[in-house]
Amino acid sequence: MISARGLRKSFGDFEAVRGIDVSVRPGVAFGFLGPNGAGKSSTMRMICCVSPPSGGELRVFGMDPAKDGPKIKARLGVCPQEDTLDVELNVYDNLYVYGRYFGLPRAEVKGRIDELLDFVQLTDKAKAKVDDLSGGMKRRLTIARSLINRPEILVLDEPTTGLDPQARHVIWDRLFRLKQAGVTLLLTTHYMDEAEQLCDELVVMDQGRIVAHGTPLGLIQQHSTREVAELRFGVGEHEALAAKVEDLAERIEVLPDRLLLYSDDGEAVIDAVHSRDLSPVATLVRRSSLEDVFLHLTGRTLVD
Ligand SMILES: Nc1ncnc2c1ncn2[C@@H]1O[C@H](COP(=O)(O)OP(=O)(O)OP(=O)(O)O)[C@@H](O)[C@H]1O
Repeated sequence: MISARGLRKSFGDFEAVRGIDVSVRPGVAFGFLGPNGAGKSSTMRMICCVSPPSGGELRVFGMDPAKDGPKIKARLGVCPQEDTLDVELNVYDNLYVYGRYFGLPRAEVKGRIDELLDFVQLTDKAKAKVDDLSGGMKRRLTIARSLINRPEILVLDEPTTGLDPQARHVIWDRLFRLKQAGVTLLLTTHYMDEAEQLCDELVVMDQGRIVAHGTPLGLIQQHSTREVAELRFGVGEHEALAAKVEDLAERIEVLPDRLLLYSDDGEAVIDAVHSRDLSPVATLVRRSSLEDVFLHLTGRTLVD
């Protein structure tokens, strides 16, 4: 569906995307995970034919965005990061205008809108003003709008940023259904739980480069241990205490507010810490996550 080789994007002297290779197969949910400024949106904008590449090769549906932008766009759905709904129009009319813009006949667009409102659970809000919708409803309406032309690929830039946990789960559920219906999903996120929940395959991006590629579980297995023991000591003590516990784990990360000790048996690590008469303020054992993968690969956390 999408293939990029050595894809680059520069803004003046600044290289936002520094030669990435990506290949997206039909029907997968493919994620770009990375912190703000990693180059995810710049990559999406090239794929969506709104920003020309500065170098490398890009094909979408086998076509070149520089030559066949309109043909590609007709088969894509785009759900941008920023809210671009028309606040002058109600929910129904936002979809109607978009459907007509895509050239759908009047009779067809009405049926399609009913279908989409039902899909995003906004049928009872059809006449509501956009301003009266919650953040989650607005995002669902944007997703409905992006589906009006029955796209083969749906591109979602940070689909749940700024939403509360319940609203995020509703969106994940809808996206999961789209995936089941065979739509290829391409999404950017800086939420590791979102990447773990939704993506079959993902690339981890940092500073314009791809630093890892695989399935969520595969990346965790490859780049982390099974468990992580988190230790919190007093403010400012972590650096000094790291030297006293680092031999207890396969790997250690020192964060300003905690130590992360990587091993396959977190409880055993905590027991060993206590047996050394060190008294953490709090301890926690958890499974390794994509956040740990990112920290291992870049030395930084995904949190803004
Ligand atoms: N039009 C532009 N002009 C100059 N610099 C830009 C432009 N667009 C993006 N950048 C820069 O390119 C880098 C990558 O930005 P991009 O938006 O692609 O990152 P991102 O991973 O999507 O992050 P975010 O989640 O914040 O959107 C950033 O440093 C950004 O400031």
